[in-house]
Amino acid sequence: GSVFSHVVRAPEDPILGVTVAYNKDPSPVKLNLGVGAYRTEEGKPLVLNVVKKAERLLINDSSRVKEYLPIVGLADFNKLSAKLIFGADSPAIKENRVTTVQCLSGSGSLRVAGEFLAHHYHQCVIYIPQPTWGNHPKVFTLAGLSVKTYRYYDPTTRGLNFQGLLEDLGSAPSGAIVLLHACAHNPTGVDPTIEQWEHIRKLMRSKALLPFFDSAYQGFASGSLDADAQPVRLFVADGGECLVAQSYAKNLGLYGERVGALSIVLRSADVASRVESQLKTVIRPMYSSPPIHGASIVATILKDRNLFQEWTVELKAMADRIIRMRQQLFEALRARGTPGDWTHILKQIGMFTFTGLNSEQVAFMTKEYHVYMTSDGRISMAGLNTKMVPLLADAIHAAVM
Ligand SMILES: Cc1ncc(COP(=O)(O)O)c(CN[C@](O)(C(=O)O)[C@@H](O)C(=O)O)c1O
Repeated sequence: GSVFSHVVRAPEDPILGVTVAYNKDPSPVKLNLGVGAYRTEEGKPLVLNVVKKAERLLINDSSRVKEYLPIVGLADFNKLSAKLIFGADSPAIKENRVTTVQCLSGSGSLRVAGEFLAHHYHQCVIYIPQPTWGNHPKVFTLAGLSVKTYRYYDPTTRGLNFQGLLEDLGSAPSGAIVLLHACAHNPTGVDPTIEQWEHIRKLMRSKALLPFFDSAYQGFASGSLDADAQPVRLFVADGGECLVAQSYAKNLGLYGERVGALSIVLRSADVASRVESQLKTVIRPMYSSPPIHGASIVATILKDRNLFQEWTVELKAMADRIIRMRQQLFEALRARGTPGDWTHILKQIGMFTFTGLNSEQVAFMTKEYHVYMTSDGRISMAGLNTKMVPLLADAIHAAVM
């Protein structure tokens, strides 16, 4: 028999497994609100026009080759990614205090950072929000960090548990790493206000807590790339150090191209260059060097003023469609007289609504209405469209009655 006959079947991923179940459902009417992937009003995936234009430019560039990228990735892409999140006029960039390495989308950036921190940082404990993206604890545990949580969401107000957050960060050991969602918190859709961010920044700097931003939705929270980068820029402006993981999966629709970047802001150019050399020793034995195509698309768009401008218009259109879905769902529930206060659907931002539905209600909605969503009650508003709003509203109404 096989030497692997002892291998047991692993459970499906709580988020990606929803799509597996959805695909298996033979029902002619079904709705996938699981994975955070944008769908159009027709319920179809979207390849941005600006991405198609960039790919045409690349295809027609006869000088293009398929050589290995350096371990740190495409240099243009790295520089442009840093400017996108820190701002074109960032002093940290001007002073060469930022090191950026291209990684395999957001997940890869988080993992490379975790491995680097486990080997080179003195306080190997990372505080992640409660709740957070389901993959966070797994990525950091496997990287060798010990994972703790800080209070973030208040189920009674369906808003931020700001006092709990301050207490938990206030009692964290000095120097601990703190994971922060840069904008559009997943799964709650609840973000601190900029004033609350300033309060968090002061507290963290007073305890030398190391900020580690996860930026997977820049531009999706407000529709503005710059507005959504403000929390990150607030921390960088004080001259302190931080890490930022960037993903282009959502805001450029490059999901399957696996395009992302890890930036670390240091106090000096000398340290930044030594940190980069150690990031290379993490990456080389992990996947050696990153894929060229997606990063070339991003670099082509970010370096061209017209393509960049066109991207901001398409990005705003995606963000606006999601906001319209929030309004339509809220109206549909109100029209049905569905019990409960559903204003959080309007207040939460980014791709997701944290409905407050429990796992039994979710299971009921899937079984009776073929509505697919994660068992924590999160729905991806990006997966909804006008035609399907009544089905979802009927399902929620029946689930709470
Ligand atoms: C906060 C956060 N950070 C990082 C990532 C990684 O994204 P990528 O590696 O593709 O750049 C996601 C994606 N999370 C999902 O949108 C989601 O929560 O549905 C989905 O893509 C996923 O993989 O789960 C995320 O929500």
